[in-house]
Amino acid sequence: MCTAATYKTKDFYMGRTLDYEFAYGEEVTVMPRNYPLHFRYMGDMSEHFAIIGMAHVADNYPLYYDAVNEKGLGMAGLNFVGNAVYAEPDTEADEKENVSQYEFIPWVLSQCSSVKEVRSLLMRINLVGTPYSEMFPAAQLHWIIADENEAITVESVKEGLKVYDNHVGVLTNNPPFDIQMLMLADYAGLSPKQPVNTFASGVNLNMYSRGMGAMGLPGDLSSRSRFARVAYTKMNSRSGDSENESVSQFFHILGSVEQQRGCCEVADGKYEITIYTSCWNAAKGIYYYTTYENSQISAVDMNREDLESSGLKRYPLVNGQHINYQN
Ligand SMILES: C[C@H](CCC(=O)NCCS(=O)(=O)O)[C@H]1CC[C@H]2[C@@H]3CC[C@@H]4C[C@H](O)CC[C@]4(C)[C@H]3C[C@H](O)[C@]12C
Repeated sequence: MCTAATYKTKDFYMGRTLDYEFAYGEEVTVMPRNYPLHFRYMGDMSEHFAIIGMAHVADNYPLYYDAVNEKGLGMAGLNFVGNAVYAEPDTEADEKENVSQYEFIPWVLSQCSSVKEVRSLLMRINLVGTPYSEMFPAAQLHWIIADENEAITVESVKEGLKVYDNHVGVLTNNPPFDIQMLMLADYAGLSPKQPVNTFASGVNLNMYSRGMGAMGLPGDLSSRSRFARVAYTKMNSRSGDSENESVSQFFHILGSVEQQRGCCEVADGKYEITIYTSCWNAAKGIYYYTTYENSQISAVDMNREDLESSGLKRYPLVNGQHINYQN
């Protein structure tokens, strides 16, 4: 399972956890402005916005899981298995832009500078299920797309393409986003404040611990529970607005839904874990991440690259714990 979130302090931050039982071999990948982007149905784009994100690079093509562009627009793809239904390519109608699911992130981030622009791009899109290759069958995903002003969720389902305003700025997996938002009402009574006794008059309740205001917030790893937990954590989050304070707080927000090996068995002896957690500063183009085996935050700053060049710049993930011995 995966969880994505946005967070605003002085700057705008966004990121995700990638939870799975194996890694595809992903790298922080910078796509400079002149990298020749080839689209399956939409031809070539020789110039576009620069992008940084996490990708599996296949034949020099970046299959992005999550990314942000130089305009501060970011997006992340999360599993939506059983509900994602893509369209068939429609090559008759000129007004429709056929874009395959694996091209959705580069298609959007190469040309849009805001969610507002994405909304109008989405009016013309025909999101199709064409796989990248035989080795990479179409991933069943849904997406969160956000800039500093707003966030949306995009779901391609059997009724067609749905675009939801995402007022909490979070996304997990199933069920569909509108149901997740509906179920959030189950937790309307929760609060970071110590509860006042409204249980019944005449019952004297002793508030025996701190932190009882969120009693009832689900602690399990199901997608609906992670949705409620991360939404609660993010919406109540307070931090200083310096870069370090914001980034630290962001990792704590996603830390509320991290998956420890052993707690979510997906097949005999196979466990889903938080393979990596990412956080980007959308304004500065800095991509921070931690991995399951490396709690130290690593970062790649896209503005330290030559963004006018044409080749991908790839940074393999730094793995392995770096323990700071003090004696
Ligand atoms: C497995 C991940 C989702 C993890 C998740 O959400 N786990 C919840 C499990 S669950 O909710 O319980 O089911 C997803 C998220 C992004 C995906 C890549 C997107 C680019 C590319 C698209 C191509 O078409 C296929 C290959 C490709 C590399 C994709 C592989 C894989 O699919 C990735 C990594």
